[in-house]
Amino acid sequence: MEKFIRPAAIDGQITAPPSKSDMLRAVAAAYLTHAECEILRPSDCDDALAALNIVKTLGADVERTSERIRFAPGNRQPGSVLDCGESGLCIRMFPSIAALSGAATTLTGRGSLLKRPIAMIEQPLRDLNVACETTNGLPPVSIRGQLHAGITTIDASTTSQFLTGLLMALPLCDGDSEIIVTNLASKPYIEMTLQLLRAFGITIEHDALTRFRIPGRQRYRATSYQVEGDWSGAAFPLVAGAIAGRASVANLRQDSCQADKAILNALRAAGALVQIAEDVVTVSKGDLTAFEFDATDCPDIFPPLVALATYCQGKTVIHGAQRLQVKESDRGLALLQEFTKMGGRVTLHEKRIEIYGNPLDGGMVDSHNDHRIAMACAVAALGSNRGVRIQQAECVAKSYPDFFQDFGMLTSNQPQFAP
Ligand SMILES: O=C(O)C1=C[C@@H](OP(=O)(O)O)[C@@H](O)[C@H](O)C1
Ligand SMILES: C=C(OP(=O)(O)O)C(=O)O
Repeated sequence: MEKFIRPAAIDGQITAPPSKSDMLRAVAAAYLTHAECEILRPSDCDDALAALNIVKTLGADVERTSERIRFAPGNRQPGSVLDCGESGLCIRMFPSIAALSGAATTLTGRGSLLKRPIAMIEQPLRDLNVACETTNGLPPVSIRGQLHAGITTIDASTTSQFLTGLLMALPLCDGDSEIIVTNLASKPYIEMTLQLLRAFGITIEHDALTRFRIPGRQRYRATSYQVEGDWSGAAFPLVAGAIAGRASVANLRQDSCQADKAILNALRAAGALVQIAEDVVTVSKGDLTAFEFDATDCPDIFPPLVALATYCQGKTVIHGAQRLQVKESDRGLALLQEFTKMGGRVTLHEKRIEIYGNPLDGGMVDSHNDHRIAMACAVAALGSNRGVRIQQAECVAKSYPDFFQDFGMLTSNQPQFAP
């Protein structure tokens, strides 16, 4: 699918979609509860559908309406293959969870997922009694043997997602466990996991996210869990407000521990006007100037930050670019290539991206089948001269299926953008 985004001013309010990260954790927790529970305001993004299919295969009965999903214990479906689609979180979180049953299982996926590293799960799972084989460090991955309580060390410099899976599974083992974690990246995602576990009655102690003590023999408490609005998806319309007029996004919790709430700090640093009234955030255009920002712990907002920086006068520096190579695309390179096509000035360094504020002409770009690249290009297009045609735009469904409808609501009836 191709999408053409014309230059336009924006003014309007939309509602943030449900958080993909919160939803996937909630689906895993609902499965692990082994009792009736429900998820309210569920996401229907592609990664959420992959997670739901996985727990159905593992034995959950799932009944869905648009407002809620009910879970009840069911029977494990025949077959031992879990299809993770393109979800990094699914393929790194579910091996520990699937290993609770002891049944031999293969986890696989599609597209970009088959090129994303998974070797980091092998040794820790072996330490915990699970034989684990990846395909030269990539998916598919096969596991055999039941997860046992124990002690292990993980290097979490590539991803925090495997740690999330261990933290969810180990409380159900027969004894106490300890995980020593080195080089943890994306730290707030682990805070998010711990917050969700607390909501399901699970207790874990830790020393500043470096050593986790996990009491065994715990039980998930049946609960009715409401998925938070998504700060990661909301970052795009909020940046659009800063570039092209005004955008309000509702359903954003101010007490959220989502990593990408940090978009507010960047918007303020750039000089955008940010107003908050309960769960509604409004961002309006200001005199935008270059800023410096460390996105090591919130890698998913690199794409909207690059769109923002393009409209800031001077040189913006965003640190943490080493985290971008193993996402849905090689995101640093994809941002460099696609923003250059639109007339932007971006340079990519080993650990940072530099962006020089520069009017965009527009043109044709490719999403690299990466939802966040497609959404960043759509936002950047608002201030361009000619508009931007985005190829493979359907990939937004990975996290934000209604993105283009919401975007249309912000731009409808608005005049042509006048930079
Ligand atoms: O736990 C999560 O929900 C996520 C963690 C982050 O991944 P890494 O820990 O691999 O950085 C993030 O990029 C991803 O989109 C979602
Ligand atoms: C990297 C992402 O997700 P995941 O790693 O779960 O595929 C993302 O949503 O940007």
